[in-house]
Amino acid sequence: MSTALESKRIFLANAVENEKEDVKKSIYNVDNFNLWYGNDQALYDVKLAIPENRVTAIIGPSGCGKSTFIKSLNRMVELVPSVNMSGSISYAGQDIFSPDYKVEQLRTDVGMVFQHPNPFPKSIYDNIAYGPKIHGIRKKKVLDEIVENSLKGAALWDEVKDRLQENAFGLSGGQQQRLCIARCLAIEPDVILMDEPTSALDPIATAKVEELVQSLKEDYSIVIVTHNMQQAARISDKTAFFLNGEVIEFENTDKLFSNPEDRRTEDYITGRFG
Ligand SMILES: Nc1ncnc2c1ncn2[C@@H]1O[C@H](COP(=O)(O)OP(=O)(O)OP(=O)(O)O)[C@@H](O)[C@H]1O
Repeated sequence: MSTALESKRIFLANAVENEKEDVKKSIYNVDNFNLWYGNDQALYDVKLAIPENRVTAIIGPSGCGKSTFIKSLNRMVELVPSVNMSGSISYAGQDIFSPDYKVEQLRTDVGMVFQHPNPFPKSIYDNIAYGPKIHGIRKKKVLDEIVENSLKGAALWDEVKDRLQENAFGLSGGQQQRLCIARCLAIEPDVILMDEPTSALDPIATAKVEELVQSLKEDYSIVIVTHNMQQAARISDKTAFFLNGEVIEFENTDKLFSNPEDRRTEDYITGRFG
């Protein structure tokens, strides 16, 4: 076989292998997903494969559908009565909108952290133990372990271990956000959705959450909506750029920020609009 033919064969074989890897490692597959609030369409033909154990960032200007998209991944968007959807979102190989799909399971597998920290008006300990208790865990020793491991997982244990019975509202904003992440970890999710989790935090608290996100991806798949492009570039592996409800580009983060394919992505990341 000629050298050129041989290289082409190897190239094609690698491409097939890479494609298989991509399919195998996607935790979510979103296909031709459309969403309307009443008559207003907010998402258009969204197609994305969200990789497992990676950080996927969703960026784009205000109103482009980032929050709508992330809330579709755990079906929270259905809480808005006027919502209609078409297309499919499969999670771990199952269509989450199929009539026999159990949304309760999705809520256990997929945790969510919001823009503003929202601890319960309870002690630090009870904030974490709440979810496991709802899932029927009663033994104090087991709950103690979950609380400790979750707080360690969220890099908060050392700061709060001597004040677990104090009210969570006494924590700083950044600590409260890490508490919310710990609360998420306590129900042992596979995926953590984060909707602008650092936008209400100062730079030091933001840096801690970013560091935490990086360490969590070893065990969790993370999808993070962010307005902050530097943040997306720092912490994510893949980035999706949304504009007017469409995915304009979905790429490895390095590539999207250094060599975007689409002119609109380039205009956005270089600050020409947004
Ligand atoms: N509950 C709702 N009812 C009606 N329309 C809504 C609702 N929530 C969002 N929308 C509309 O859907 C579109 C997308 O909004 P969405 O909040 O998803 O955008 P976003 O990119 O997250 O914006 P931002 O960055 O400002 O948070 C907007 O036009 C918005 O007005």
